[in-house]
Amino acid sequence: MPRFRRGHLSDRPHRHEEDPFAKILAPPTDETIEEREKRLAAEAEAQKRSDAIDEEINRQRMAERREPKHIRILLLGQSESGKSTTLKNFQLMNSPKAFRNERASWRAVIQLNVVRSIRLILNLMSEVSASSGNGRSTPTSMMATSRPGSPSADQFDSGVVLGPELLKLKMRLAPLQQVEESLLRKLSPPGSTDFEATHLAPVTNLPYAVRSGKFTREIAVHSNSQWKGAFSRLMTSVRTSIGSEIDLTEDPNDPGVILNACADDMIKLWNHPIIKTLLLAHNLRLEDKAGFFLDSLERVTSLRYMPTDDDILRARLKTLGVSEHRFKFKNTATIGESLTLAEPVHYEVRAPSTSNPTISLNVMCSYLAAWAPYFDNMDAIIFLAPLSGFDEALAEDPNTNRLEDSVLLWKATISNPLLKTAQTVLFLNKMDIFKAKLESGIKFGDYVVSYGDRPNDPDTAAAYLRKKFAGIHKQHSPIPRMLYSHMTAVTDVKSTQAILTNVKDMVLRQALENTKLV
Ligand SMILES: Nc1nc2c(ncn2[C@@H]2O[C@H](COP(=O)(O)OP(=O)(O)OP(=O)(O)O)[C@@H](O)[C@H]2O)c(=O)[nH]1
Ligand SMILES: [Mg+2]
Repeated sequence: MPRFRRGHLSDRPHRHEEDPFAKILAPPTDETIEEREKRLAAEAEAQKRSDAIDEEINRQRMAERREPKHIRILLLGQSESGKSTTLKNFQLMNSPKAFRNERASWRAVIQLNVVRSIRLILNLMSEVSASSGNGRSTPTSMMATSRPGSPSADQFDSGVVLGPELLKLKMRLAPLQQVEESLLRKLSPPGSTDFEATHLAPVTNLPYAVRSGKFTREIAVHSNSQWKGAFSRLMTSVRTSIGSEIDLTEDPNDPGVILNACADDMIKLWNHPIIKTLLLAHNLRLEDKAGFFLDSLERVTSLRYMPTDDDILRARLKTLGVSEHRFKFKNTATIGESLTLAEPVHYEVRAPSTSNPTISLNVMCSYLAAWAPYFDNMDAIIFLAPLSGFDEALAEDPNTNRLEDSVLLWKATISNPLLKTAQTVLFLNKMDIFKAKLESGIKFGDYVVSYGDRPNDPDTAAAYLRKKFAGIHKQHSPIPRMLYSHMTAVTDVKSTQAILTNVKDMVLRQALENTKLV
């Protein structure tokens, strides 16, 4: 409430300097003592009312600050960086019941992952057969060595013998194509053209290998598609029969039945020494690939198989489109809060790469601009950079190194003005695979030339990369801001949940600080 100077106009030296309201508000010049007392009492009453209103406004402001805070986090990173897996961790932490109710849906995805891994081997065998004149060469040439310095795949293949046992296994596993088709039909929305059983990821993870590109597509679901709905009948029957011996295999056409019948052959194939040698010679570490379940074949192909939490986190299903997920957090001491995770998928926004990284980056930025509505008003970004990609090429572009692509995407994200106020959290992800690769003898410095001949140990190499990512953050952030970085393996529930809790608390604390500053 405005307060005005009061008094007789005649008391003031300069009329033009006077408050324009003063004349209106000034008490009458002939005011009696009684009238003056009445007026003062009315003024005191008005002041009391004004103070009460001010108090109420303050009270409301304080209440707003105590209200549940809604925070928004954006998950970013190249394809296969671990965005969906991070999201699954959030689901497991905050809606474990809903997460577990979806087990049956993930069963089909895992079956598909198994079929895909086996088909990679079968395809490789076909290539070997083709290059060695249908396997008629001599067995002595099976002395394969590994990795850089080893004979090239062609040299190796020219002498390989698959032998009758492997050829028979290959033939017996032919029905897997049918299994894949029927699983894809189950997973794909009606009318979708995204799913073709003949499309597999590249057969090799040899960087920049010149492969024929015939198996370049991966099975994907659009984030909007209700793929889990296809399993609702099964889920209902699973839920209602907890504790009873449910037979998931009444349907003889269930892909699970055929997979189960093929289990022994798949196990034999995967454990066959010639196959192991062949994979090694092709630098094909299937165990590092997404959706690897070949070491658990007996379990995941059993007729009553139901995925564990770990299995669900390891299952691979590519996401397309943007999805938003809302969680309410429990167990917070002073505040309840909720969080929205948006998960745009960069595979779609990435421009076709060019040999010139600057052009590629510019185009990428303009694609990112198209996604602005999803980027606006985010409290934080969790950016996932899978370090294990240092010796791999992108599935969609065999000429681009995965790690280099991550660095470019990081730079574009950090410099994006729409995201400049978002707190930045960096997950240097897939540390478990990164470690396994270096420990298996793959030389980090062979792929990241600037690393030179520093020690080839995972800690030193990861610390080097962390410093590089931090440098880009410092240099390209439109305004100075903190970077919170973590070395992660988001398939590991325990360590990931601890990190995510820290991240959530940090983002929330910062968001509250910002509210106080407003
Ligand atoms: N071993 C290991 N596997 C991981 C890790 N993070 C993710 N994965 C696996 O890598 C695969 C890809 O992860 P996703 O979470 O599907 O990747 P995404 O970023 O959502 O990929 P798009 O949907 O294609 O954009 C999945 O099979 C995960 O289980 C990790 O830290 N270690
Ligand atoms: Mg995904």
